[in-house]
Amino acid sequence: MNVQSVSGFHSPDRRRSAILPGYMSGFGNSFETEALEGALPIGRNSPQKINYGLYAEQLSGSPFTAPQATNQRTWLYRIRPSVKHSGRFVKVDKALMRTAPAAKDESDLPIGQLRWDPMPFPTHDTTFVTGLFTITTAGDSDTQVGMAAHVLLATRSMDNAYFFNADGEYLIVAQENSLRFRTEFGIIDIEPGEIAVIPRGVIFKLELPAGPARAYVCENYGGAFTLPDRGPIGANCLANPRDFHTPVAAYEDKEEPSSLFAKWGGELYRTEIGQSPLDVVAWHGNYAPYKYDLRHFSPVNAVLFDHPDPSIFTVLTAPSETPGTANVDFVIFPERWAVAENTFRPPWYHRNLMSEFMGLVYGVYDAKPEGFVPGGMSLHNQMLPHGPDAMAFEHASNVELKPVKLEGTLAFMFETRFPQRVTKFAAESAALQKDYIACWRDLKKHFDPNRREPK
Ligand SMILES: O=C(O)Cc1cc(O)ccc1O
Ligand SMILES: [Fe+2]
Repeated sequence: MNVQSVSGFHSPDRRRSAILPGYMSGFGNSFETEALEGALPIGRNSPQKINYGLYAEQLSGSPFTAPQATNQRTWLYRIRPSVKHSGRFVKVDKALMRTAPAAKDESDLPIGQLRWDPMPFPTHDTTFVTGLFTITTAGDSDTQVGMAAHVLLATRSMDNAYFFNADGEYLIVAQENSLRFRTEFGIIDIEPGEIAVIPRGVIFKLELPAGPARAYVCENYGGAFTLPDRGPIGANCLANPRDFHTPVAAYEDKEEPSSLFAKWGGELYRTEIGQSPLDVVAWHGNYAPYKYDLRHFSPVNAVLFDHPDPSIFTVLTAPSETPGTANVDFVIFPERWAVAENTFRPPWYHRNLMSEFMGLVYGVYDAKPEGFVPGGMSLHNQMLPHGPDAMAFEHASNVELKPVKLEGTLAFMFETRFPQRVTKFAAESAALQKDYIACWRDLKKHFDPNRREPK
């Protein structure tokens, strides 16, 4: 069990100021930042010459013509344009990284509710590039729909090695140890309880300041993650825009032989370059990586009776063309009070059109007090029934309904409209629990046509 599972392991209150040095606050803002004074052209994007001899380059994260609300692009002012950080690509071994629909026929594991124990760290060196172990894929990356769920088991920092993904955006949920992403845009540090989002195309490398790190990774092939509409909830609570943080510009001026890896069309490629591609001295725009501390999420829930749909806990949503039908929703089950009266408080038994991949960052998940452990994963695929295990049902049906604080817990779900296909690696992993469905075996028949509950 991880140290992070200790209750109250980390409180965001320990920060002395709301202002986070090295980051800019806000979600989807048009940011501007420069590591050297005067590096950003004033009031224009492409002057004939740029201070410090920088090159201007646009990175488009949406079609040029996307509507205002979804139009994303950034102007980068860099030591060399990206074409100089590129050369002849060669295809390289993609290890256990898979892309939809590749996993579709990889395994003949029968359908069913699945759960994995935490996968052990590999005994060989792994980086972000070689340490992404794909568990499920959904949809089709070529048509820009669906997602993949990976577990990242990284044992070594990337050294003069860099990476970008053209297929999808990464949402990284730190689970064990901290992660440092050195990106073109600046440096993002996250620890368990925090997430980072790296949009597609952004070049970065992962360093491990505290040793081997485990993270859950959602690769989103669809429209970029954004904040969900709040409807009647109004302007506050859930994930508040001010709590998202985008790094200020930071650059490397490093002339050393380096490798740039690219994930493109489900394959992995490498090209050799003579310098660091993290050479952006200044940038402005609204297409940029960011991080978010999940402990700043302000949960809204039923305060009298019943258990609402888990969509109340949506942190970020990647929409599809169909309103309300997400390509992926990122939903969390954070620390909160349970107060509902005359209510079965854990998740209800259910079957869902959407498919649910879950992970546990720390603590205990109320529907599965045993067997779902920090670092583990579960998959409740499209229309496959699930809900509390027998122990959780008995407890929740009989316990006195006082207000209870679910403390020191953080679970999450990647919920997609597409069925999730299990990779051969995940299907054959020793971490796959052999008899997960046994957790429901002891659910008793309570039916009695003469039994009525007291009012
Ligand atoms: O299945 C799960 O554990 C996730 C979940 C939680 C919840 O409170 C309601 C529905 C749901 O799918
Ligand atoms: Fe569910």
